[in-house]
Amino acid sequence: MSKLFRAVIMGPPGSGKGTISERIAQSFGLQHLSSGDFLRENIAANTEAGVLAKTYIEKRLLVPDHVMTRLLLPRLEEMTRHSWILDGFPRTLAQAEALSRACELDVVISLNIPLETLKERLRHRWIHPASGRVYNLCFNPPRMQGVDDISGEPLIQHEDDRPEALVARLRHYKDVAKPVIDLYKAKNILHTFSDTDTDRIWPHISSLLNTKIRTDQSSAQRASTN
Ligand SMILES: Nc1nc2c(ncn2[C@@H]2O[C@H](COP(=O)(O)OP(=O)(O)O)[C@@H](O)[C@H]2O)c(=O)[nH]1
Ligand SMILES: Nc1ncnc2c1ncn2[C@@H]1O[C@H](COP(=O)(O)OP(=O)(O)O)[C@@H](O)[C@H]1O
Repeated sequence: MSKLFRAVIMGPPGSGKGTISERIAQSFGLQHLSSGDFLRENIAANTEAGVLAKTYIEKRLLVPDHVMTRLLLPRLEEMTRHSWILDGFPRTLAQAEALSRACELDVVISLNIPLETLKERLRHRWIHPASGRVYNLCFNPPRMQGVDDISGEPLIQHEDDRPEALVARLRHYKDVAKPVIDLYKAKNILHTFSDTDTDRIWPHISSLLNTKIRTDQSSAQRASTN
């Protein structure tokens, strides 16, 4: 049996975590787990944690660590037979430490995108709030302007995707993410990618994963034949 592969993708809002995770899921067969999507599912299903999380998300605050770990870790435990890429978790050092106790990561991808690029992308980001589907008027526009492709419902823009709010959000992201990045750097599993375009970053991520996943699988095979 091939070895399971565990990856995390980190980066500020608008850095392309969702977009790149989807490509990884399609190209490498990893399950894409997004903390934001998972929270939205819990909110829609009115679970206890969902109701609690909603109060924070509405105020544009991070959901407390104990709520996040109580939600996410059991979900990961259900995935013991799958390879996955985790997007949006961990966001804080406490979450990263809880994740380390639950499983061993193979790779952490960190996206380092210039501020001006993030501002520009988020200015053009439109979302379908019920599903979390994300569009960009330049990069992946909806088929009909202002309307979700699947449901036909209207798209909205987040107040905090406005350039003025973004600078504060990014500063907050950096403060909270720094110790997490340092932790993964110290573990030697951090890979940082810097560019303005997802399409230019993608070939590097793809070749990294090709190397890691192939190497791991062939050493697992060697171990099983010895
Ligand atoms: N113009 C442009 N937009 C991009 C690129 N990559 C992603 N996007 C868009 O930028 C926005 C943020 O990307 P997303 O994957 O949601 O980022 P996340 O917040 O890190 O998950 C979305 O509207 C994407 O469609 C890119 O290379 N160029
Ligand atoms: N790991 C996490 N820790 C705390 N809060 C989280 C986490 N992941 C998601 N959230 C909450 O859910 C919201 C939506 O998450 P997400 O879809 O990743 O959007 P964004 O990248 O724009 O913050 C966040 O703004 C935050 O309130």
